[in-house]
Amino acid sequence: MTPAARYQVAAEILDQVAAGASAEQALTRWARASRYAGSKDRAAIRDHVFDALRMWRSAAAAGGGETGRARILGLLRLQGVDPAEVFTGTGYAPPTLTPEEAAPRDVPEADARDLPDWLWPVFRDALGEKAGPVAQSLRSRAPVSLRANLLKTDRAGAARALAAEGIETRPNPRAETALTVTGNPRRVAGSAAYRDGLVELQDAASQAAVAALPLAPGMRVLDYCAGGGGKALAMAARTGDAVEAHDAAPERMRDLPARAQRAGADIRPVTRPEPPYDLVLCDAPCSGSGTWRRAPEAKWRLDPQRLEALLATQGAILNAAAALLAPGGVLAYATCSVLTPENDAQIDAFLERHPDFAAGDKRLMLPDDDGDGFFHALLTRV
Ligand SMILES: C[S@@+](CC[C@H](N)C(=O)[O-])C[C@H]1O[C@@H](n2cnc3c(N)ncnc32)[C@H](O)[C@@H]1O
Repeated sequence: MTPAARYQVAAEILDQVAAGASAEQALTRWARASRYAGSKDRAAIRDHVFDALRMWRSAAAAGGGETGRARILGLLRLQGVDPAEVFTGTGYAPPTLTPEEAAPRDVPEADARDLPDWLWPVFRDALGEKAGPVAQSLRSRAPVSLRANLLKTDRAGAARALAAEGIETRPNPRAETALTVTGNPRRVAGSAAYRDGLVELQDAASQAAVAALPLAPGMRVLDYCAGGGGKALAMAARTGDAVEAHDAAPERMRDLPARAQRAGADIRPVTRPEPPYDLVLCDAPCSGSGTWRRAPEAKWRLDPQRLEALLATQGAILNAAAALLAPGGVLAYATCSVLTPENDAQIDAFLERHPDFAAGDKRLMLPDDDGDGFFHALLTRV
């Protein structure tokens, strides 16, 4: 496929997304029906689609319309690419621009933030003068981060193994286990280093949150919202001990046994946690606002009602987890959100409801070149 033809396909997929399809589903459907497309074509189209999803509003404003075609036009303008190089009308490229389309457009400030209008005040309340820069950072691609699995190697060993397979990395300052992939990120999933459990794909912010947990050998540890098990595996790698894994939707843990085996970690799925635990991690369901570079559709799908429902779930999870702790035990709360109602306000409300808990360290990380936005806080049962 020519580069221009890839943009044409991306425009068609964006139309499907605007009509309600998920981007992943639309991309998969297209790939299945288009056997002529190679892996580089698929990767480039995916990149165009996700770039446009991150800049959904500003791309529409810069392109003068809500269609996939207009958004691709706007995206090219925002990226400083001459649209005439893509809208050539030859072969499978997009048809040439009409005079109206060819006229440049201003992008109003509200569109340039690429946030839903209702969310901007929530962002400003949470982040103050950093709200604008954080909104801007969510418009670009996220770094690819890996965790060196301490059960099998260390960061330098993992970097060497990856380099031998042509995957370049740099140490990531957010955590001692973290590497940022700087060359050939698409090779990671097929690499021997990944297959042999030397590295896991995990954002550096999540690694930093696990590094901050007061884990010690012999503790009974529960990952209460384990999902795919990223944090459970990271906790097990820190101590070498067993970690129990629970999730309200146990099917979300289905890949965990295979991941644990690859990592050499002792993860024990539980349907009903048996207290008392020394540490319970609640990596709660959240808006995901710190990770919208990776999952940009979530940014546009979130609405006030959905945020309210998430806040209620987070409070209920904290209450349930509190009852599982031994005296002196630590409740660790984490979200991949940068919004105050999901973070500090949730902790304050919990402490009011539970005077038998004391506040410990907490930290808000913002999305940047090293990792996602992430919040974590420690609460000790006194
Ligand atoms: C942010 S994800 C967890 C990600 C996971 N810890 C990781 O590192 O890969 C949140 C998880 O909480 C689970 N969950 C939602 N409501 C829950 C509840 N009431 N109790 C326990 N888990 C819940 C969801 O099914 C989801 O898997």
